[in-house]
Amino acid sequence: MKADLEASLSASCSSAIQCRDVCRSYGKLRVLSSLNLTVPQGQIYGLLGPSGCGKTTLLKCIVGTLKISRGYISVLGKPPAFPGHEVPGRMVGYMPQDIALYNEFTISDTLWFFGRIHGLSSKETQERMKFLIEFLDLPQKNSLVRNLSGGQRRRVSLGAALLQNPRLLILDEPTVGVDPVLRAKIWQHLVEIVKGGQVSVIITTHYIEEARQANMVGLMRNGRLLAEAKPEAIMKQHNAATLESAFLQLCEDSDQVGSQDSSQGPVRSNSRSPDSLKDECREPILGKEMSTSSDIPKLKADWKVRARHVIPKWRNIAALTIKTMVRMRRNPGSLCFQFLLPVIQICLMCLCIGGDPKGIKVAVVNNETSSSAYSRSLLSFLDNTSIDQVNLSHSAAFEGIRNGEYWGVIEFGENFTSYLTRRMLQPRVSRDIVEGGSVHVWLDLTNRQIGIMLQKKLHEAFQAFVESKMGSQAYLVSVPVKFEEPIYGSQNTTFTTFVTPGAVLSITFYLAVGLTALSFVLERKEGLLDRCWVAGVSSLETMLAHLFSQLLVISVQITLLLLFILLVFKIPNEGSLVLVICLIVLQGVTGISFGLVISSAIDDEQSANQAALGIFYPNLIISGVIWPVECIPYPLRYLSLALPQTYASEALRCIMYRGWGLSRMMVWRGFAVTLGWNTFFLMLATIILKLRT
Ligand SMILES: Nc1ncnc2c1ncn2[C@@H]1O[C@H](COP(=O)(O)OP(=O)(O)OP(=O)(O)O)[C@@H](O)[C@H]1O
Repeated sequence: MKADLEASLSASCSSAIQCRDVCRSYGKLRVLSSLNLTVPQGQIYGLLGPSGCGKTTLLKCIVGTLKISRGYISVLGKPPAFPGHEVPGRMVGYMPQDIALYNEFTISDTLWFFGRIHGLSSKETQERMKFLIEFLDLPQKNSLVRNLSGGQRRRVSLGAALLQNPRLLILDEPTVGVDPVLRAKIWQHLVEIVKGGQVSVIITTHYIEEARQANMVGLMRNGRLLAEAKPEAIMKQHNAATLESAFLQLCEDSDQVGSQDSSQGPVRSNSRSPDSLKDECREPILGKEMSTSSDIPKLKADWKVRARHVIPKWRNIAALTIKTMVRMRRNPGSLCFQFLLPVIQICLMCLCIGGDPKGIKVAVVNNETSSSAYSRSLLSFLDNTSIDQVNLSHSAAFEGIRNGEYWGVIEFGENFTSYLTRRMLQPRVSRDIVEGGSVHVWLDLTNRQIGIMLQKKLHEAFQAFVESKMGSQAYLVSVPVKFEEPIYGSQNTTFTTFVTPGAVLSITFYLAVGLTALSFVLERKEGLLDRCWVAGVSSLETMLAHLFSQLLVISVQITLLLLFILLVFKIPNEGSLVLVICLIVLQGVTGISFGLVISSAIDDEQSANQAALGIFYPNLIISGVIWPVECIPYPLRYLSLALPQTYASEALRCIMYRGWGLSRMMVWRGFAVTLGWNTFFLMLATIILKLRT
């Protein structure tokens, strides 16, 4: 066993890539089955096989974007993603099958981006760019990727893989959609670069004949390698004039073996029994089985470790942040939308929520005829902007309210003035006089806000009327409850004042969730995240770069939000503006980290949108943003208090309206809960990303 291992290790040093007993499944579908492959150092290896046989999956396992189920892979002497190893990183140039380029980038932006990640100097990048544009026959370097043809994009993608002169080139169908002249040129270039013996290439292609220029070919079928040798040797062995006919023969031979097997059991590797798979994958050199061996404790400890470098590289973070900035600049419409949407939302909220209803129609039945009647005087104190009085007869008024034309009926008896005067002046009056001296009101209370407003306006009108009639004696008929100056807030506080802090936090949170989740899911779907990962960017660096660039967007959003709520809508702020800004920024960061959780767990944008939308309403409703938490029934209230925005909204209200600082529990609790959720979401996203890589 130890001898096997040593032999294998020394072989792995002289070969660029070694795969031993590699198995990989997608769910129940076994794609790679006990696959063995060796790419010699300094040679071109053509990996051939029909569509769906597992070539791309194998390349992804080699670069480390996919984990193998069992077996062992060594790339340039170490497993991919081994700590300190530059695969993924500068040593490998990877051209994935998908185009995997940023559409908003120009050709030059693309090469600068990868140049920064690989740590190339400006001079090096410029020199390489000049060479690649000429060699790959690319259009002007300022051409946008989204305006290029499919073939041109593919060539830019190849250029990005060749940029840093890597020691290992992994090219997944680089010649698809490329004209024969350029195809020949690319092969010629590959032959040139391996000549020195330092660079190795593994290339997949559908054009089997072009692989004759490779030093070595591997013919793959159903997740296994049927043959691996020099192209001439394979043709000679099968007495074939072309590589293609040799491959066909190999397939036929494999089918015959398969049909013989099928008389005894299933043929396809996909449908093999667990036992036969165990046989196939027996004695993996450093796979799961070996990890139990006590012979090689040190190696086990080394090779099993898959952790990538933990300390983030500022170079990569800067490259990714610049990338986001360039993409934003190229998408001014989207940038304006990001900046203006929160402002539009908060403006609509301040304008439409919490104000007094206007122009509410109320039927007035006044049975007094005199122009000096108290009823007329009292009605004159009713707020005309809110209440639209319509004088009607008793029957017409009630018919109108029943038909939904009026929100209320106000009726005065014919002796209202005299009865009210007696009621005001005499200490003891009969029930009839009290009844006749009262304003009778019937309301349509299907709309609570309008009902409450009518009641309030009637009370205010009556108070004003009493003061006008009784002057300094008015206190005699006032309600014996006196509301003094409020300790916090003002007498004129509207519902808008209550809602605004929570709304600001919610808007910041949800925009950050949506933008983060969408951008990551799309980047993953287009293969951009994988490509950056292979170039040496870690998940942590990707997250930090997104956080920094998103913080810039959030800063502009918050500045605009605060300008509008404080200066335009005159929402009061008695406390520290610094605390207000800090809390809103932290909520934005919570949104970003929650967006990261969604994007790390979900692969397509539709599901990501559904997840973000799915939590929007429940969270808004039970976070106490639009209605006080105190109204929520108890078991649900505990859930409400645990949510990211409940205590944060309360803290923001305390800062803005009570002028409180961090020494108050209600304020620091909001910050603590927000920070707690930030940490939790970031850890969760990191764990999910690690598990899914
Ligand atoms: N993410 C995935 N989830 C489930 N199945 C997948 C996934 N990716 C690939 N497969 C399946 O794995 C098999 C091998 O796919 P792979 O892309 O490796 O083939 P390929 O040889 O590269 O094909 P082609 O030459 O057409 O690109 C296919 O049956 C494919 O449907």
